[in-house]
Amino acid sequence: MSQNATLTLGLKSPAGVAACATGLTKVYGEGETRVVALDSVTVEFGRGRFTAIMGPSGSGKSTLMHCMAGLDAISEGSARIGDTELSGLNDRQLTRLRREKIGFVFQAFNLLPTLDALENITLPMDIASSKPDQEWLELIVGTVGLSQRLRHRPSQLSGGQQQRVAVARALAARPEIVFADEPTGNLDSRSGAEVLGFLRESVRELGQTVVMVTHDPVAASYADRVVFLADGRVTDDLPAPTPEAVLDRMRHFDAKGRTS
Ligand SMILES: Nc1ncnc2c1ncn2[C@@H]1O[C@H](COP(=O)(O)OP(=O)(O)OP(=O)(O)O)[C@@H](O)[C@H]1O
Repeated sequence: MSQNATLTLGLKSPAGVAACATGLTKVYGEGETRVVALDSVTVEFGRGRFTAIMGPSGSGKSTLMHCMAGLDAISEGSARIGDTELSGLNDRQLTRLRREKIGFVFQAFNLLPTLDALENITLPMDIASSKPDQEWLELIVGTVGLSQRLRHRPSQLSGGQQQRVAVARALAARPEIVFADEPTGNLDSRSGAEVLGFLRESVRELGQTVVMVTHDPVAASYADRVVFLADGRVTDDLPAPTPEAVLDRMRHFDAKGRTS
């Protein structure tokens, strides 16, 4: 990207916290079916940073993401996106916050089959009757390498290309934060690497903030930092992760799990 584009679009990432949880607790059910999915989690997600969330199955990764994104009500504590406290918002305000401040990427690409790639990318903004910033949109489309595929429908695109459309859609409204839940879970390793590369680039080049849930140590190594959860608690925090370092931490937890 040229320095001019960077200056025009103000892409230098502002320092600070894009989202944070404080004493965040989430309890499902009651009585015998009571499950404490999150047990007083306190964590910050830095603005302009790429954070991976890892942990064993059932450790609370998706619940944390859903609570942080206002998709699930919290039981106790606080969840903030920027300066906005989620627990104080009603459904309409939450919908608006998600539309304006949060981008989502899921394992399933969730594209509409009758729309072409560009229409899928701009759909959330069309629904919100907001106009996409054309310059930003072109930058996103160029960054995810879709310029030649914009008039293709999902069925005419590979899985990796479809997920890139989903990444572009998540970034199109220039959200405060992007939450990605196992974004490479349905992709072969090469397509997965492409998608991770674009998420990485959206952070490094475009100053976006990404929080990604993953089981894959290689995927996690694209992040700036890995937060580990176990039994609904933050158990570790690894900066500048390599696949080996992530695997090592995972082995450590497995060993602890077996002995405790
Ligand atoms: N809607 C729900 N109702 C009841 N219990 C739930 C609900 N959603 C999640 N749980 C429970 O909360 C705990 C955390 O689940 P969560 O899906 O957040 O874990 P996870 O780390 O994302 O797991 P996975 O890696 O398998 O997706 C689990 O014990 C799960 O069974």
